[in-house]
Amino acid sequence: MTSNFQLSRPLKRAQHLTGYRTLRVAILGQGAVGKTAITVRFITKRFIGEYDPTLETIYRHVSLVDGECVQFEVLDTAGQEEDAMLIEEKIKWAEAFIIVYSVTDRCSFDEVLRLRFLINHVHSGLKRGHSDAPPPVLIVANKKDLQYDRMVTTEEGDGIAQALKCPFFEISARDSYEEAVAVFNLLYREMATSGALSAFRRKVSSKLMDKIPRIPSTATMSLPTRSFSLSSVKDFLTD
Ligand SMILES: Nc1nc2c(ncn2[C@@H]2O[C@H](COP(=O)(O)OP(=O)(O)OP(=O)(O)O)[C@@H](O)[C@H]2O)c(=O)[nH]1
Repeated sequence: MTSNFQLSRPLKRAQHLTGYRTLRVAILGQGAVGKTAITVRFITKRFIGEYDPTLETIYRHVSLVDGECVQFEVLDTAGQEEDAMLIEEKIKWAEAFIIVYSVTDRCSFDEVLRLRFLINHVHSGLKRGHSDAPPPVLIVANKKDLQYDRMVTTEEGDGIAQALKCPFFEISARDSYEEAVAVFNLLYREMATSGALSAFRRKVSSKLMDKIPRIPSTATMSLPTRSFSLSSVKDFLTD
């Protein structure tokens, strides 16, 4: 944050009244469906056009949702997850989930069901304090801009989401920043309305999770093929 940078009134008030709530989100799905693109779109407003298989990262990003300052910790998982134990540990760490598939890739759509059941299975075994509210799970169909390559219809996506009782979004990380924001905002609202916000503040100590690099929201990040600046609060205020 620069020194001449003024906080807007609503943001000041929200910080004063509530401080930051932190929400740990895991974004899951097969390789190349757009998990990193959606996460980076949400945090920086920019779209990453090139593909570079993800090395897992936890992004921290502060955003204003319904007048409340929320710090999202977003675990961008690697699509080519090798080890079932590793994925389970990541699922234990998270309090809320986004399962992404690409409308151009039917295999990634078929994977949604497996991931949804895995989340259920792992979280049903966790102690969650005084509420048994299950963790919110959103299903996101990405790449809707690629109409000519489409293999999964909107109705199919909607159908599986209804069957699994999950909110559903069809988006294009390429075309829309607002759609990426809407996904994260709804996740937070689902968490708040389910009563899971207070119940879920489990402490997670895990050697595996400690090893995953964390990117603070105001850091400037430069990866071998991707380079972008993370300055989320400033981004929010310049809207
Ligand atoms: N046309 C289009 N391309 C997209 C969209 N979202 C992502 N992509 C592209 O799809 C490719 C894969 O995107 P990533 O965000 O790296 O996918 P990922 O799911 O993180 O992949 P892994 O790291 O392997 O798990 C990249 O070339 C992106 O530019 C979209 O909405 N539309």
